[in-house]
Amino acid sequence: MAAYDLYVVTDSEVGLGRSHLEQASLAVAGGADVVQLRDKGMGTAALLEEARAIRAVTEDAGARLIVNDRLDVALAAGADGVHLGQDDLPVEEARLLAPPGFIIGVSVGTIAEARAAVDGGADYLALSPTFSTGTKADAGPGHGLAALREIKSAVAVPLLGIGGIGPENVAEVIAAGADGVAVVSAVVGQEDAVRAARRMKTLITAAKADMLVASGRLMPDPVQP
Ligand SMILES: Cc1ncc(COP(=O)(O)OP(=O)(O)O)c(N)n1
Ligand SMILES: Cc1nc(C(=O)O)sc1CCOP(=O)(O)O
Ligand SMILES: [Mg+2]
Repeated sequence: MAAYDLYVVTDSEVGLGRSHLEQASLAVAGGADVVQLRDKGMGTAALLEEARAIRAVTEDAGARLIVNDRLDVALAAGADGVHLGQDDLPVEEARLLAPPGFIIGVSVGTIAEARAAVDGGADYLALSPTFSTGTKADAGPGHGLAALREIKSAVAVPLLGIGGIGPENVAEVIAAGADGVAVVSAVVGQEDAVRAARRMKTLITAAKADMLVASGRLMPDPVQP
């Protein structure tokens, strides 16, 4: 199954003046598994050009590229997938247009939305938002970790947390059952975005190892004498 551990979303406002391509390059240098190109204001031709440039960078790094909202741009750029919200192109329609293996992610806030998205062909879900965030003005209040646990137990596809997640709370999001976290400010909003991504990745890996130990599927490291 594809790794979604650290999923970095680019943002022209939060990204400290860096282009989407620069943000993507820093994110993968820090170990991001997935980069999402997200821009609400760019024209289609410019977005496609940016997506193609990022495609080269993610491919070199062995990371995946997801384009937000725009299935057409994702397909034209040779991206790995598209991310769709509840008001975007319905996942069933996208699935009909997408080639085999193309990744479709869907934002959900309830178990009903999660089940509908999976039935429609979603490859992964994001609990949107997990905590409140200042990065997306219309995100609304956070659904919290109880909702994350409930949705995780109701579906069989990877579930990500998004919204208000950073080094201070990523471990609890993973411990609640998230397969990964999608972040903006915790990586692209940081002066040293490579270091920030590395730190997030280390925390995610450690939280997943803790869960395996707790479940008895991994032996803890021996204590050194
Ligand atoms: C990984 C991920 N999760 C959620 C979203 C939000 O999607 P949406 O609700 O369609 O809102 P916009 O991002 O389009 O404003 C996302 N982009 N990525
Ligand atoms: C792009 C996006 N979508 C969200 C959703 O809830 O659907 S929250 C969000 C931005 C998340 O930014 P930060 O990591 O800085 O909180
Ligand atoms: Mg959208």
